[in-house]
Amino acid sequence: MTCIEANGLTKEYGAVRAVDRVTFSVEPGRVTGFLGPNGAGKSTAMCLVLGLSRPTAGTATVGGRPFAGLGQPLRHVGALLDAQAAHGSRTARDHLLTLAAANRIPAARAGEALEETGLAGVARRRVRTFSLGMRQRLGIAAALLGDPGVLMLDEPSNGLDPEGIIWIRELLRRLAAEGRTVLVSSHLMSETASYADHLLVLGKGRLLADSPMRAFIDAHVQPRVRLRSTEPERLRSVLLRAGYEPELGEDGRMTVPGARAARLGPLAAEENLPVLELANDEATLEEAYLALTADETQFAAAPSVLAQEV
Ligand SMILES: Nc1ncnc2c1ncn2[C@@H]1O[C@H](COP(=O)(O)OP(=O)(O)OP(=O)(O)O)[C@@H](O)[C@H]1O
Repeated sequence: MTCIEANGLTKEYGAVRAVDRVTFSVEPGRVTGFLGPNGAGKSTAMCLVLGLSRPTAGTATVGGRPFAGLGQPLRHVGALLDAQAAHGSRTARDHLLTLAAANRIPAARAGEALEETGLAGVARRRVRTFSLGMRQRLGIAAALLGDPGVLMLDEPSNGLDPEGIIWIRELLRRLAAEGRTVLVSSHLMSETASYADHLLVLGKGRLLADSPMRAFIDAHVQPRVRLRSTEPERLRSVLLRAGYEPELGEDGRMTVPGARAARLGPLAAEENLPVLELANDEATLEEAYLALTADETQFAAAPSVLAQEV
């Protein structure tokens, strides 16, 4: 079992504490989404795990050892940090062959990684001619090259077309199902919701959440029910009497915070109230994330002058 572990991990850049006493464990067999506003410290934390910068305090380990202590690190940890990292004058194939040679990875893996990332057809093209999405795929190919047990990917969907986004989602799920440890940072909430089982959320360098995805959503957004009746006023009084605070909309529609459909259906039936629509309104990861990070966003836009005047 190869875990990524951070213990009291801290990184200061002058007066800025980019990562602030963070402790977590990223477990194998699941995809862990790494979330946080711009400047929250996600990339810095990943760089610390990869030994690319030295912590001010605390430790980061992979499989119980610091990254620098892993022989042939690409065989243990595959990382995508900066899709522009490949040398522009090399072909995609040569880029991977060079990495393979440096890490004692069989050369045949280069072809396999190109196949796996959909780049086999452009393997002999120079990287400088690649689009952002193609570079991103090449960065993922480099991460997969050593068949590592641990993958750390910073914004892997960046620049990918819709088909590429579906591909990365399936790839991440498969890598986790194979028992690998997969940590993926993203700003795309619906994307993260589609592949992550677990979440780590950073805000201003601190760990704000370390939780299974469903529990995270449930902890931050109240459940609610959407319903519609031909007699909204009567239904409203019934719900008020039952202790709910329904919010009336148009056409007899209403939203009931803190309710579940399984409870409201029988309540309406007892009163012989005709119900045209009744559904649990499932909270999204985006809502939960925004509720949690509202105070942690360093670069929130100032309210517009117009908004202040209204
Ligand atoms: N090399 C550096 N020198 C000085 N400050 C840095 C350096 N690298 C990062 N920082 C600062 O550390 C903080 C965390 O930055 P980091 O890039 O880790 O955030 P992030 O969560 O990855 O953000 P984003 O989502 O925008 O990529 C920021 O305030 C940033 O300005």
